Amino acid sequence: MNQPSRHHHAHPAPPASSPAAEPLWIAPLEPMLVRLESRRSSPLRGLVEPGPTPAELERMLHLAARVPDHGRLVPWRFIVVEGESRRMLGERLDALYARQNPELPAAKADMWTLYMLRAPLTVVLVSRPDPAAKVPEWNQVLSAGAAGMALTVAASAMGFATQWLLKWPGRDPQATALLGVKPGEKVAGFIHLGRPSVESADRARPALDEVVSAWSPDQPSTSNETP
Ligand SMILES: Cc1cc2nc3c(=O)[nH]c(=O)nc-3n(C[C@H](O)[C@H](O)[C@H](O)COP(=O)(O)O)c2cc1C
Repeated sequence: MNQPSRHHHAHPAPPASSPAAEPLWIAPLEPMLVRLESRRSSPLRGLVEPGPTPAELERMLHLAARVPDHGRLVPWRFIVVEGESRRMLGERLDALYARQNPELPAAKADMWTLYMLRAPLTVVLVSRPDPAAKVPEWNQVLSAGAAGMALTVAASAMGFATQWLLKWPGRDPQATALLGVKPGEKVAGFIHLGRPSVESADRARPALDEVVSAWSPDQPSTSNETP
């Protein structure tokens, strides 16, 4: 073997004599692609029972936890709200909301309880970047977003639908404290989960020519700085 020098930090070029590596054959999974092509959110009011069994939920959360994570910091966590906990959390949120909004009309007095009771189960996705880590905080926040998407995709693969929302209970510091969210943590979303009861219309998806470009060496730099 041609050992790279101990002091050489750049990737060494492969020895000229080494043959090109053969690709590992990974079979394409057409049903998975078809499911991904039709995946979309279901409106919260259309999410119904039955929610996931404990075994299904555990499998889903395992899949959600399989995301890129720079530095293996695990900069996210999940809070599951299901069953009677939905009502108990909703009532605490309503009480807080009433204190914050003394003029709240009576018709809205139980709005957060109704909100929490809509879906059979809600996963609160919490971003918890470590500001002292060498890994940039941005990378850590993106990993939390990836965990939310992985959960959404896992739910879809298992026949559930989700809707990812981030309303007052996930934004207000006093409300997130009721959830058990600690200082330095931030709610990335309430991922509401259940069976879809209606075939919801898909929304328009971005045309690829609006979001994809090929980098070329001729393109002008967008930087104002002169090198
Ligand atoms: C972080 C985050 C927060 C969101 N919060 C809201 C929200 O509060 N209200 C809302 O109507 N949609 C919200 N959305 C959008 C919904 O999830 C929407 O249903 C979704 O964009 C539909 O896309 P899909 O069909 O590809 O899943 C949010 C999306 C994300 C990623």
